[in-house]
Amino acid sequence: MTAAVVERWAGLGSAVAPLIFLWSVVQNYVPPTFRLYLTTWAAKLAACFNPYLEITISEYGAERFQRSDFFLAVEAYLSDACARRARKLKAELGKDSKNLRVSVDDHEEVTDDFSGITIWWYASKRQSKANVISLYPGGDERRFYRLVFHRRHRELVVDSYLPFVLGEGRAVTLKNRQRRLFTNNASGSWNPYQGKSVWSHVPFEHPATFDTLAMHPDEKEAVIDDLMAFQESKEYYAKVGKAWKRGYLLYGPPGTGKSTMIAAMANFLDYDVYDLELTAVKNNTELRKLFIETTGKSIIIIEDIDCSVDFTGKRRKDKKASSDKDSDNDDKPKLPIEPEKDDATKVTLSGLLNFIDGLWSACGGERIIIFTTNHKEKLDPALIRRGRMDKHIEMSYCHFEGFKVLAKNYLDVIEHELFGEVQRLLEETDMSPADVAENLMPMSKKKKRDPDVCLIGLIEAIKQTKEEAAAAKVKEAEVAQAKKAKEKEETEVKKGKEEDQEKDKAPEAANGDIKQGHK
Ligand SMILES: Nc1ncnc2c1ncn2[C@@H]1O[C@H](COP(=O)(O)OP(=O)(O)OP(=O)(O)O)[C@@H](O)[C@H]1O
Ligand SMILES: [Mg+2]
Repeated sequence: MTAAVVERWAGLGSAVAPLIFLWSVVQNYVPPTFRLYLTTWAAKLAACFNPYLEITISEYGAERFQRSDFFLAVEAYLSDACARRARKLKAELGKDSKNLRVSVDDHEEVTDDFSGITIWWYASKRQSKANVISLYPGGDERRFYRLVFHRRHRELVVDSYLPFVLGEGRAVTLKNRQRRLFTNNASGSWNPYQGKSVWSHVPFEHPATFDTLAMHPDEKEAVIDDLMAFQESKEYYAKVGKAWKRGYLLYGPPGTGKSTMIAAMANFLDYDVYDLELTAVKNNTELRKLFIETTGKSIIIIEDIDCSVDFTGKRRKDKKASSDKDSDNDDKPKLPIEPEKDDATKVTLSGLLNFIDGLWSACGGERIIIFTTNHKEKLDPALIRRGRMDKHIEMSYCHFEGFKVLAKNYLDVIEHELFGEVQRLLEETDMSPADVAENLMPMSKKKKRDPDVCLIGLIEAIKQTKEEAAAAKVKEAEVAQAKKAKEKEETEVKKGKEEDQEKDKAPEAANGDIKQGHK
């Protein structure tokens, strides 16, 4: 035993020997029923002499299939704060097989100091005595941590030390965790008893950051400010009575960096990402269940919200008469506004609105919800009104500021004589950052990231895009003109026909007059 244990028991002195003697007498000579009675009283008697108290934190608490949050926090805290003082440590690979986790080994004791008092921690496990098949993930072994402290520190330990350990442990877990990218499973496969959750995940490893994102510096700064303010506003949200969540709408043409921006946000905030595939969700109940199963400190994204084509398409086929007309009209909101007869099998717009800011949306807190779209104008205004989608961010075609970020990232170039021409061309041409980036990254051994070659290639590509756009514009104008001419021709033909009909009617009317005259 360690010196700490000797120190702890030193206070008991000679009281221990008679107790041991008494215990052996009880074991050997007293009948079992009476022994139980005596044991209870002996424990009470011992407690009078023993000035030390114990608190046990078990691995599995009331939530039988989930490891207790407190246990995990203690484990993290001890590994971080005290493990180095232990003589027996154990090292394991984390779940992602990258991080090495060093923690206190079983049956080992470590000490901790807090506000001038000493606390002894003891890690151990006990075997379940029951002769039953265990449903616990760890078989019938139950691990636990036990802390021992002098009873005069009871209040300090319970009111201050344990909350401190919980807070520190959670912070350490958060710092060391591998962030995850989740996607929703088809509801047919949900089965918590077989470990099939509503979400499945992979490690989130997207390298995008705000530094690598091509965007106007002021706009980028505004987004970063907004995110920081959100992260630090837990109390403020509580004070004004709002759920601690924020909605962003990212809109713009393809390849302008909407998905990249989400990855940069997740990396900046250190959040998990839940990528919600709406077409795999059968109804509003499933949608709610998915939301409940997300954790705090996460970004929930629905990409291309205007393109939930499959299931809206199906819906429109169901709604025969009116849908035939509507199906060609892409400007209509895609999600149904009114519940329908077979609503139990559909996600409706109201279900989605509830998902974003219904009562359920407040559980957990610290969530960001992001929609992306190429066509903001196609979305139902109710879906994107401020308060639901608090901030609308336009991701635009590449401008010179954005290009400079890409040139720095891809070519390590901050200044170049060709920049002037690139700037002039970009001001006159709509080219997405994705296309610009593609030209700055020629995957050929010969050109191997030579800035001159890349920039010349880029200038050619912008010129070509410009010419194509101009040609498309000319063609568009020609089509419009032809349409106009055709309309004019049709109007003239119609007018001619009407005049002819008028002429045909005139003699008849004249004849009528004559006839009348004869009368
Ligand atoms: N603003 C940007 N900054 C840096 N890289 C960008 C930017 N925009 C696009 N890219 C590059 O182009 C690729 C495609 O971008 P991304 O997927 O983010 O576009 P998107 O706007 O989400 O397109 P879509 O509307 O088709 O989903 C990215 O992998 C990234 O390398
Ligand atoms: Mg995208």
